[in-house]
Amino acid sequence: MFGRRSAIEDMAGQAARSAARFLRTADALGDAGLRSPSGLATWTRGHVLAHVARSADAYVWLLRLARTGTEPGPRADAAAMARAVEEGAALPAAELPADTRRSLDRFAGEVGTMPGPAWDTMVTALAGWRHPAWYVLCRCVRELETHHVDLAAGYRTADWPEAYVAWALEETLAALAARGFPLSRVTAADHGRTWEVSPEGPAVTAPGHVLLGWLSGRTPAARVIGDGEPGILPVPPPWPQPPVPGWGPAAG
Ligand SMILES: O=C(O)/C=C/C(=O)CC(=O)C(=O)O
Repeated sequence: MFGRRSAIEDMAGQAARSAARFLRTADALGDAGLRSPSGLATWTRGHVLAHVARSADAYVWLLRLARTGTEPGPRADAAAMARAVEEGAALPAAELPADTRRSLDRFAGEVGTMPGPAWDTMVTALAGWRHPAWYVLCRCVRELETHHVDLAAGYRTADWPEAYVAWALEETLAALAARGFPLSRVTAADHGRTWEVSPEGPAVTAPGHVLLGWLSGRTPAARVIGDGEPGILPVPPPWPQPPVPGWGPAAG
């Protein structure tokens, strides 16, 4: 997908802009805002910020590994990440957005120092699937855009950049087609796109951001128009799925 330098630079630019938007919202939350519920069950907005910060740390770890060929210290596993998110969420309001900014700045710094060939080095996501280092940029944009909506602080799926919706929807529908998710046809008229997903199931239509919001568990199915019985749509699987065809699972 992103073999060439200009495409990598474009995605790095998208990540930088997503980070700036996210931090602008985070900075405005204040203590009460950070302790308030997010759009994710059981998480406050503070948890969302801490999760984004620790995810950025994980991306830095992956890029350093790709750049140097050596693991830059111990890797946080899922349990350590969960503990770190709880600790981060408890930080005072004066510290938590600053902590998130430091992690995203470290990520931007790491992106800026990656030599061209290192972007093609294969790394492994904590979830166990492999991808070239450049795909960390896509994961970072997705993480920021999705969790920005999860802050439930005014940023909506309609605010997602068109370029993000275009590639994330494409990738999501390819993964759903590969697992036989029962949607016959998906139309995002605002993107001028239709996808044939499966031999069976309803055809659905909605703006691209509504479709992506529904498939990623952020938008109610009621906002998607199906051609079958009203209100009956299949339930999307956990999101995101690894990219298809992707680069396969980690060896061993
Ligand atoms: O792959 C890792 O080491 C960790 C990634 C994250 O924690 C962030 C995500 O949830 C993601 O990028 O999917």
